[in-house]
Amino acid sequence: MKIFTADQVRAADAYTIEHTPITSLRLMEKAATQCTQWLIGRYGAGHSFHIFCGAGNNGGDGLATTRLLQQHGFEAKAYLLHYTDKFSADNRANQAALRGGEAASLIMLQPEDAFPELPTNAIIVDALFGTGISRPLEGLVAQTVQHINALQDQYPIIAIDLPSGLKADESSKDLLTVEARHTLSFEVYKLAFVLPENAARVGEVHILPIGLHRDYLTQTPTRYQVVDMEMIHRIYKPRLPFSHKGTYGHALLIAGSYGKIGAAVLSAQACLHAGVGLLTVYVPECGYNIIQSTVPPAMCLVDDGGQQSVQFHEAVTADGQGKYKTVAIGPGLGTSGDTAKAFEKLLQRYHDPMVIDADALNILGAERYLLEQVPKHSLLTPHPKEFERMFGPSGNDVERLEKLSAAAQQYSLYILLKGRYTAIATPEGQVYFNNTGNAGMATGGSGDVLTGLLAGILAQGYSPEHTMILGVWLHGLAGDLGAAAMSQEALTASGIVRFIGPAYLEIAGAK
Ligand SMILES: NC(=O)C1=CN([C@@H]2O[C@H](COP(=O)(O)OP(=O)(O)OC[C@H]3O[C@@H](n4cnc5c(N)ncnc54)[C@H](O)[C@@H]3O)[C@@H](O)[C@H]2O)[C@H](O)CC1
Ligand SMILES: [K+]
Repeated sequence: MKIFTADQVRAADAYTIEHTPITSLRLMEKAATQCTQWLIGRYGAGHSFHIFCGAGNNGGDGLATTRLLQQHGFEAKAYLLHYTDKFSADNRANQAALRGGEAASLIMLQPEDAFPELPTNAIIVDALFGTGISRPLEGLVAQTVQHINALQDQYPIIAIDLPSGLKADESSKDLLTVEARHTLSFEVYKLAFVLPENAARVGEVHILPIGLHRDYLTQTPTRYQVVDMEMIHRIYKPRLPFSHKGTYGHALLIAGSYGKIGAAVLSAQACLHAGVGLLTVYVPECGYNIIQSTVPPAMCLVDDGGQQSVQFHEAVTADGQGKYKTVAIGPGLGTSGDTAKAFEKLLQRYHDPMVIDADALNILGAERYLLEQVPKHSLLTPHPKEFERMFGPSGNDVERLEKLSAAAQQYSLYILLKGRYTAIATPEGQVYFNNTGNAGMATGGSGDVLTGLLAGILAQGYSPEHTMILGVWLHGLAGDLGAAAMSQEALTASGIVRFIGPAYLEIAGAK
């Protein structure tokens, strides 16, 4: 699903009005109808709705929603904030329509008025500002938003289109905004929804269709997209009936050190569950028995350098044309000087896209010049701390996203940045956001599982871009299925591995 900028949303609006027999007032009615249905479906009988409206079209949505809720027999009141007399035309039309209905359901709130008393069954709806926000909230609006936020533990707060005060395409880091439990937005995602700094502001996002013109939606190129099932279906390739293990590639996984062989085990298990044809795990001597007994389908190569591997570059032939379709390196590897030297030699020998994670990223962070030598189109999987070590700190999430995208373009790499919506930046400047996964996955070894999954998918012949999108999505879905079966708390990295299979089944089943 595409992420539109506020300008693109306005253009989609205008295009729809121009190319279909629909007026802007009618489009607002559709938006309000969708919000009304969502509110009734979610909260239903026994609740009263208190809708705080601004003077623009977001306020218009709120006024129309109030009227439609009343028409469905619900108690609903609109509080129109009187901070200006410049109401939009569609806002005025909806004020009139509401006045024509039940008396006392449209209340003008003046700057000197106290915040209204709300009954215990209240649902607060925020329709103050949407995409039209252009400056920080102040005066009556700021006071109202502060009041609303102070009530968030008592009443559900539902934002229409955007939590008021939040900018759709820029960082709102230090700004006052509504803190909603749910945000009901129209047709497409907005960048603000996927930024970690806005997690407490947007709550759960629900995208409601309002009939914006298909042509505009499909033909407008966007820099940002949210991965959805449709995209996953386009990427996923079912296995061929006449295939053999050679069809699905041979992966070399370089991982583990004394005390961290578990990272190699988890990665290896995930790689096998991803569907790789053959797997060789390269570990220091102390890992040999462990790998052979816990991951029997994998072969094992042993380094004789002691507690960390220091000769793994020799596992690939000097011209890099060896038997391995994919190399993944990093989980539990260690960062000793000799390990770092071996990594540098590996980069000199192996020129196909590889998967680089954990300690291998830390080596890159310490020896920045090595970034230039990483094979083009490799997959890097840092969490925010590792990212910062490599590319420096950022003032806010949008700045960090720019940094991520710039690095991916500069070094021709696929770099992801882990988070609730993991961002995947491509060498072409696109950024995909992943929408699967949950807080239960914030557990040791979860990243090692992702590395193995990516290696296993890449080895099967998927492109690096498709590997990133499919791998991160499967990882999150496996975590979601695991959490559903055993709770977020009890989910472990091994639990995520166990649910990779069911996650594949969901794609195959829905195809
Ligand atoms: N295609 C769609 O998605 C549709 C969206 N709809 C809704 O319309 C709003 C956008 O409406 P707009 O009138 O352009 O903007 P706002 O209501 O967000 O803001 C109104 C107005 O307020 C002024 N303003 C900006 N910042 C401040 C401030 N801090 N204090 C006071 N005033 C401020 C500025 O002049 C704005 O223009 C969208 O979000 C949807 O909710 C349609 O209803 C259906 C189609
Ligand atoms: K709003």
